[in-house]
Amino acid sequence: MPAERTEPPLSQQDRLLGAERAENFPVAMRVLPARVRERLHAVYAVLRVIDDLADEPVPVGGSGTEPCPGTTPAQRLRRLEAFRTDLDGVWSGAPVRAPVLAALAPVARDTGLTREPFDRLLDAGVADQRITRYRTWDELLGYCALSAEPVGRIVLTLFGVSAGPELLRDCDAVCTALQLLEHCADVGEDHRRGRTYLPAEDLRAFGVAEADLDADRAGPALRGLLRYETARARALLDGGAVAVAGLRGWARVAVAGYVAGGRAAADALVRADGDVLSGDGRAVRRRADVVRHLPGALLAGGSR
Ligand SMILES: CC(C)=CCC/C(C)=C/CC/C(C)=C/COP(=O)(O)OP(=O)(O)O
Repeated sequence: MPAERTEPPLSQQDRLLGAERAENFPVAMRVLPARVRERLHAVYAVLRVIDDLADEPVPVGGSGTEPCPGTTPAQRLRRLEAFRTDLDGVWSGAPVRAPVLAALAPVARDTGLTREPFDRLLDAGVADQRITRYRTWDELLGYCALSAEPVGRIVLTLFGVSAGPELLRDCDAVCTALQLLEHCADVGEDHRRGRTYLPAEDLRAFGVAEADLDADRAGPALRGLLRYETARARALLDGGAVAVAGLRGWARVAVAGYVAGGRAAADALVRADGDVLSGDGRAVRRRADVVRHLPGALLAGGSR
């Protein structure tokens, strides 16, 4: 019998390199002052660990839960809860196991970050083990309140912004839109992990069967659905983009960067005409599009 192959743990470096290319959070990093960037990096490393604890079958480096694999939902739940317990130390001063939490502690102390948004992100990871389908758009928005909105709250705190209800609402809309656009781009990958975030009511309305998500190319029904979901997420993003007007200084630059990144992600989906399954890179956000959208996002009005 061949020896069982063990996957190497996912290192923090692997994750940061992979994610810098593809994902939302690092979009605005480059231009920010070093101190702000360091804080964002510390938080981002924790967010990536939480994502990976919920998703990855292999042990997650930097999480303090190694060598625990995440092959089954029960294992992933255990390591999410172990990480939640470890999180206590960031605020109590007790020693933490996870290097990413050791790095978070001084940032939390200096900026006044609370643990509440991190708990919500862990709750999203827990939901991912228990809920693999969403019936309606409203149910999906409930998931985004756990998985996306807390990221915005953390970012605002890092920049020292004390936001009123309107700004919070607009930032929540931006974060939710970014998450929904990510769901559109990742339909195939999520399906391979056993999850479908596109609401079942929409799959039905567009005549998309679950099996269509396994195909090598998106068929006409799935393309139609993705055009619809992209437009809906984009409208939410455009509505929330007014948040930029309520911000000053580097916070304004960063959030404009996230908005521009979201618009570029929507462009990529439109360019691919909803064919997110073929893997030929057409649905990947282009840096040139992010740059093109930045001035409009900074002025908090322009959407193109
Ligand atoms: C103040 C303000 C509006 C800040 C914006 C903060 C921000 C970048 C929110 C993104 C929300 C989110 C979890 C998106 C998924 O992206 P992902 O790339 O992590 O995707 P994944 O979960 O599929 O890996």
